[in-house]
Amino acid sequence: MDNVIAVRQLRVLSRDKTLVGPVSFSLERGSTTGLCGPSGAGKSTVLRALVDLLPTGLTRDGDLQVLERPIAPGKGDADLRAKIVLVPQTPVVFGGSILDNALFGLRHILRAPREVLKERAEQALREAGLWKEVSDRLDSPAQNLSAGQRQRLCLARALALEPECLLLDEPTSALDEQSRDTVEQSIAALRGSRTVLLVSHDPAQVERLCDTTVHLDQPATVSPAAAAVS
Ligand SMILES: Nc1ncnc2c1ncn2[C@@H]1O[C@H](COP(=O)(O)OP(=O)(O)OP(=O)(O)O)[C@@H](O)[C@H]1O
Repeated sequence: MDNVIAVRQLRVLSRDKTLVGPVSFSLERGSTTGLCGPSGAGKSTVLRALVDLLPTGLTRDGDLQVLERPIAPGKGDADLRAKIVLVPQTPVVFGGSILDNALFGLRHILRAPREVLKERAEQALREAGLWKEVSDRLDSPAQNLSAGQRQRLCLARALALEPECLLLDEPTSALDEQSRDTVEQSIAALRGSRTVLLVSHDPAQVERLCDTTVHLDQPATVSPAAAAVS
């Protein structure tokens, strides 16, 4: 089985108190997995634990393997940050142009050579379904984009890193139906080429986009479909 991420008995703790988990699941390469559960179950916290970006005061235990490499808590490096990329629920758009935003990770995390930047940005903006809308105004301020366009710009910024895995935290929760459909089309197009873990409160969306589902509640459990890929 070709797993990009494998998690065993992952828990997130605040001092000695278990806040989230334990949860176990695997993400098969190219699959889209839904991460579901009630508000407060710990979906966002699990995503943050996977990229070693827990808030101060929280720690994790259990096993995390990325591409069959064990990652100890606090040992995530730049390499890991480029392989597993978290796109937060609220799109963070930096000051500067659309192109600057699309290139941010390439410049500051991967330190990619200048000659490849434009090409990688275009490819990522196409993959995120935004290219047609912005190709004639790449130098315009990104702050002027609509909410749906911002969401796709953040997706493009993540995709520009050519990550193994994308962690998407409720990517359509703040969008109208039309923007939601556009973002969903972009996510659907990733199936097979990217591994995606998608937090969603919308069962219909999970049904539309996901191959399998991980359920988080108290205590965390995994659906039979998700267990099948573990
Ligand atoms: N920095 C923190 N310190 C202490 N507890 C925290 C911290 N961050 C989150 N929590 C707690 O961890 C639990 C999980 O929160 P989290 O935001 O991951 O849930 P969620 O499933 O994503 O919720 P929602 O669906 O509402 O976004 C909650 O009980 C929350 O209060």
